[in-house]
Amino acid sequence: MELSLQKISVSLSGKEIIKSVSLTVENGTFVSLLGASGCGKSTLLKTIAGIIPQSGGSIILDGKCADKLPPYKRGTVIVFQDFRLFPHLTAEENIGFPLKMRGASKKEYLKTAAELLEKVQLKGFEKSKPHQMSGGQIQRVALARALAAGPNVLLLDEPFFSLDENLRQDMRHLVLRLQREFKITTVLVTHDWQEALSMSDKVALMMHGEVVQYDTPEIIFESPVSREVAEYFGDAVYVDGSIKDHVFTSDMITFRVDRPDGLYQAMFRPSAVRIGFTGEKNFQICEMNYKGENYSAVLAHKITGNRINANVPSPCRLQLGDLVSLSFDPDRAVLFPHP
Ligand SMILES: Nc1ncnc2c1ncn2[C@@H]1O[C@H](COP(=O)(O)OP(=O)(O)OP(=O)(O)O)[C@@H](O)[C@H]1O
Repeated sequence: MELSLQKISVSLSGKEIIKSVSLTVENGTFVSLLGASGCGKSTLLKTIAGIIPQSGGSIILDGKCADKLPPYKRGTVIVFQDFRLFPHLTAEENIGFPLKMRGASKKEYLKTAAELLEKVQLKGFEKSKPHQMSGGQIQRVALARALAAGPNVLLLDEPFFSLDENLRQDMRHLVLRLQREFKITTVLVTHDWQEALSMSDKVALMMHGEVVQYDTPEIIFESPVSREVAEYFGDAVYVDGSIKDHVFTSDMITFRVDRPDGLYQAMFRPSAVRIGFTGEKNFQICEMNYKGENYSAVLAHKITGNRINANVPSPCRLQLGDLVSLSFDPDRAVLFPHP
């Protein structure tokens, strides 16, 4: 089902928390609402579900206005960070609960619960109660219960937050596999940009209650609309310069570019910065942090002290204090007008 938000605003306790957010989640796609703590992600998710009323704008589900529909009539299901299973019910009873509420017989809902338990790799846990299961298993039951409800739109509120990294990775794979199998329109709230990039068809980056960019993972990472957006997606190096007659010139790099004349900053990701051993060795290695596949290095300019991050493939023969030259991949430059 397609979900469309049209100029949604939300005020809580007299304060505007969501400011005229518009975005469309196409049928069967996976979209992340990404942003720092307090930017309004959960509020927007709860507004889509109908738990929090909007103060302006419209929510359109499958082409029809859903503004007046109560939560249970929207076909949306929300999975919360704390999962909210019924503690006195077994896994199969928890999963079957939404079907029982709709009048399914015990035989019917237990059959569906058994099928879903298998899908979330929990066969054999039918009779377990939440206190007898691990955090990861509880999360799988919560996901199965959400799927049992047959949602048109699945809303996930930081569901991986409390898990350790390995489990988190397993759950991401499982959620994506099921989302694709059931072709459910899904909205994930997360503050983890790598999670958002790796899981989503599109990412909506939120800041201060607004969506500042809504694009595919590749575009939002490679072509951020502002420095603010770029900074959300990890380390970057900024080189001040100017463009004249289609040439960007700075004290570190010169390249041709199709932009109007003016003062600019060229942004490079650490992977676009190359360390060399020939030419002018103007940079000194002052930090090397081992990351497995590579080292994350910090280099300081000999004279200005300006610091630059770069990735160095592992294994490497560089040591702290070594002097090196730097070059930048001009094809990976992102230009922002100088602030
Ligand atoms: N009931 C409420 N009354 C007043 N302000 C609220 C209420 N609920 C949330 N807020 C405020 O709205 C803002 C957005 O909160 P929200 O929970 O949507 O943020 P978030 O981006 O999901 O953050 P987090 O990642 O920490 O969960 C915060 O500043 C919060 O303090």
